[in-house]
Amino acid sequence: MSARATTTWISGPVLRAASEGAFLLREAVVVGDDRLLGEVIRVARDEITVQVYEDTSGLRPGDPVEGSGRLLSIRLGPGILGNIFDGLLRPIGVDGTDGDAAPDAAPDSVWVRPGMREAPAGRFRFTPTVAVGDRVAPGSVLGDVGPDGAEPAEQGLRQRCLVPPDAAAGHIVELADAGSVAEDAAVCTLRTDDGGEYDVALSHRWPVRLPRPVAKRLPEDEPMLTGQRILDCLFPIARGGTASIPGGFGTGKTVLLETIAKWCDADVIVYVGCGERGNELAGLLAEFLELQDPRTGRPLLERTVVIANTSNMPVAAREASIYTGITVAEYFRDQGLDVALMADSTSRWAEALREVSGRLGELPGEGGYPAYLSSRLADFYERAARVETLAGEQGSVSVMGAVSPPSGDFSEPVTNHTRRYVGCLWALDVRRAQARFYPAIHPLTSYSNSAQGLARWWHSEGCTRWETLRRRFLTLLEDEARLERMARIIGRDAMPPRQRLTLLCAQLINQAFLRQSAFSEIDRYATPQRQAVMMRLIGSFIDAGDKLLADGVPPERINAAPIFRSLMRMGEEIPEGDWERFSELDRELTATVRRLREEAAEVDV
Ligand SMILES: Nc1ncnc2c1ncn2[C@@H]1O[C@H](COP(=O)(O)OP(=O)(O)OP(=O)(O)O)[C@@H](O)[C@H]1O
Repeated sequence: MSARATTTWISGPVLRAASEGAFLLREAVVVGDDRLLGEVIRVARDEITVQVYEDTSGLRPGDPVEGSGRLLSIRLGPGILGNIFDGLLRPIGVDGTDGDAAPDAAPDSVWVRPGMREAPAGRFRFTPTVAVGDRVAPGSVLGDVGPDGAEPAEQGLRQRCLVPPDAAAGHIVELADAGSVAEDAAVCTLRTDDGGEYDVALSHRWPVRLPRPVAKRLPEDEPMLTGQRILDCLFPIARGGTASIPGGFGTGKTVLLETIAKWCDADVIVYVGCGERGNELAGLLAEFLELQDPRTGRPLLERTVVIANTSNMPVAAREASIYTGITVAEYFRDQGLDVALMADSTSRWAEALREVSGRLGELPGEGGYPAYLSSRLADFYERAARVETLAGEQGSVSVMGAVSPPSGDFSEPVTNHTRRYVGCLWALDVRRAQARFYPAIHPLTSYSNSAQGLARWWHSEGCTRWETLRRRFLTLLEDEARLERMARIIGRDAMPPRQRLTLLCAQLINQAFLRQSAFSEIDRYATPQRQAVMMRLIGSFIDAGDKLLADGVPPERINAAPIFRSLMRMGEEIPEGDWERFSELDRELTATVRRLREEAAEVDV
């Protein structure tokens, strides 16, 4: 029988209750007549403290609390993909219809109803890839799963049915034939070595705060391509890597995360909207409904899971949402897929942590956040990895989290602690954003620890100078910052030609390569081939500049040549796949260099 308790004290999303029976720490409970969902966050001898994931208005002392006997967990199954949930994976309709909205409904608001439960089980087509008598282990693949009734050509992403990772190994004694099954109905019965039997369905439950097991972690030597040049070429993230995007108000965190969600080369996108404004999220959903996946031509939402906890939703569910998000991501990873998780914004998540901690009367640490802020951030980011799954396949979860430091102060606790656990820092700069230079990632305050490990991948793609050019670009940008300071004092014209050439090259790198509007039809996304061609052309320009300078050509003559303008505009003007126009630019550059050298030689004579 499940344990019971009686509410004695309520403060916002937190309540205390006198317990009759043993509750587990982190056990899921239901509270009051509306059966609001909660989680036990503290256990004493005869009292429990519960964090409630819904609006607690109307609860009163004396209301019953009922234990479930299991840790707070979510149901993971094929029905998750293409849907929108709250922080505990309860479906939410984009128009308040409790998850049943027509797919083309105008998403102008997001709602959660009290006492809401998980999504009803859908039907899917199951095709077994094992046979009766086979021995299977935890995490083994039992079969493929696709939409019910769809032709194979229309099936979109292939999902898998897995033996739950926490189940026992055994032999298959019964197996469903290929066909339509309900998500929660048994498709397979297993007999374990001790003679017990259990059923496996397309879906299974998993506790949100517990990382799912893997066979082993793999090195991060494959890039997760974002289509954004400043990221892929200067500050790349590996599959299974982590990145933090700190940025002051309005510097472009949301637009950057959404752009990555739309164009990155992951199989599944998990987008956690954490405490953002409701209409911002509604706008994102509307866009996802319309957008086509560039790789498959199918709706982008079909391979996306949105977990939405807008600023008007209960604060405690926001605290759980990032763990729910990463558990969903791990579930798809375990099917051998590459998953990208975006969390916007982890600062709003940390605020939820602070609010609950305050209600508990815990001693506040730095910035009023609880002392365990750092370890909670570590718990989250540590779950990103490229792995060999229990079934022996490869999958990954890459995590990108926005941070909104108050007043853009990067020394505040959330930004500071996050920095310790991430491999990439994509720091957004207020001044760049004010100049409408997007993405406003500052090349001197950002970094990536994965760049070295990814050079081999770029070599294998034919971009053998990737590492050299990357370093060259970064050095020029560093020199630019120093020279700009000097130029402000003595004026640009008074600077020696070498320094003026450095400023010219840095201008080209910034404007032609790093600047990339998320709203440009042609340039919002760049394939690695297009990035590599552009990188090489700019590299050739820099080399040519050095030679011309040695021949006495002043930087202003190079600047005035039409090729400079053409290079500056190539991102906006040359679309994907038009390699001939890039080759033309290359030829034009060679011709320009020849002409300028000849002119310089004539002047010398
Ligand atoms: N990559 C980009 N390309 C073009 N425009 C951009 C880009 N990034 C941001 N912008 C512009 O900047 C505006 C603000 O961006 P965004 O809403 O992403 O900022 P934010 O940092 O998430 O803001 P907040 O602090 O309010 O959450 C956008 O509406 C857009 O006009």
